[in-house]
Amino acid sequence: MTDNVQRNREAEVNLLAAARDAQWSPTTFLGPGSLKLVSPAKVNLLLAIGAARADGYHEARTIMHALALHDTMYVAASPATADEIAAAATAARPDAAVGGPADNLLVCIDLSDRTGQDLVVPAADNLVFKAADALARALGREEAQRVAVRIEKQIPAQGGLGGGSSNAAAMLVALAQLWGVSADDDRVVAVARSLGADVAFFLQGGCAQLGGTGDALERALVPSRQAMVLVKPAAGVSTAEAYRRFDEQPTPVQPAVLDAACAAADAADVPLANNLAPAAEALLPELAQVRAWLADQVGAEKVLLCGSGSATFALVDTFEAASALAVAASKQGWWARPTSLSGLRAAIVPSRR
Ligand SMILES: C[C@@](CO)(OP(=O)(O)O)[C@H](O)COP(=O)(O)OP(=O)(O)OC[C@H]1O[C@@H](n2ccc(N)nc2=O)[C@H](O)[C@@H]1O
Ligand SMILES: Nc1ncnc2c1ncn2[C@@H]1O[C@H](COP(=O)(O)OP(=O)(O)O)[C@@H](O)[C@H]1O
Repeated sequence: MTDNVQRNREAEVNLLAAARDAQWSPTTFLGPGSLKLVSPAKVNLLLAIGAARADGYHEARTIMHALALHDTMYVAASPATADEIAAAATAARPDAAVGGPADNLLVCIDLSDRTGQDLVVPAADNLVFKAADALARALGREEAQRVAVRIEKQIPAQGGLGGGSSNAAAMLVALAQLWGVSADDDRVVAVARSLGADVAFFLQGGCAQLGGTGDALERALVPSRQAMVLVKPAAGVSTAEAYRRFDEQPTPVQPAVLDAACAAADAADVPLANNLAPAAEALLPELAQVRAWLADQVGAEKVLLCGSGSATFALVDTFEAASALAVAASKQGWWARPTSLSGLRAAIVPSRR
């Protein structure tokens, strides 16, 4: 095949994908009765990493706050045959993975990235699949089923915004509903905690303080609605690498700041701090540039790295001010979005029918 023919074939495929994406609707592609879910991003108003434990994880005290920025997900379940599941397993499709206690669960994932990153995650690596597999095992569900999932991403990956963890929590909420268990069921919460430190937070949402490794809910705070701008350079930061770098020079959050944060009843009273930020800046020096640029902007005094990065947020007075800053940050070549703190959690959007 000549290069031109190859290029034309790829363009055809891309055009088909683009046309499909533009025309996508839950009823046409998933059938009637699919669940629609909101899957919000988070920021850490406080991130106080402590010592590394024997299992490699670190003690972490954190105050997380949900954002209005969110991914949208659709989930539908239907009966499957053992043959259909076995055929999907042997075909090794990148958009499908088989799990469950008796290899009985076929999960098909359609990921549409609207952040400009063109994120590609093989279904077997997607946290949404891992959530379905782990919950089916925890509940001992051996029924042959096909679960189709559509993820429309507005939250950039590797931003420290918890997008993957939030998607996993939304999947748990959807499956809890479809499989007839409460989303508060201890088994659902245990699965959430086993999937990643941030996942349990998204079941609760709003603003919450967490301890342990950052996975154990300690208390809820009154959420805020304050506007903010998010700014992220193209490169991401690996969470595991940021923790490794932190260990080279672990510096605790000042005790007075930690005490004030732990005493705050309202999100608005939490002093901002993140002792993982120096490690992330060492891994990606552009983060220091983003921080300095934001701190220089009028009205953006409170600036902090989101978790392990690579997004940074600045609190501002109004959504209009956040929008203006997002436009200015985009001109620097960075991804930027105006948004606000919110009381959202991973949840089913009630249907209007
Ligand atoms: C830093 C934080 C702040 O909220 O999140 P992000 O900024 O990545 O979203 C969290 O601590 C991340 O939580 P999460 O993203 O769920 O991390 P996990 O998947 O559980 O862990 C990824 C890797 O980070 C390291 N890790 C994570 C949490 C922790 N308390 N100690 C660690 O050492 C481990 O090396 C682990 O293998
Ligand atoms: N549903 C998902 N959405 C985004 N990323 C996912 C998902 N499932 C697995 N991942 C993987 O997790 C990585 C980190 O994603 P994300 O949770 O967005 O970042 P962060 O830990 O910085 O908050 C991605 O680069 C991707 O490889």
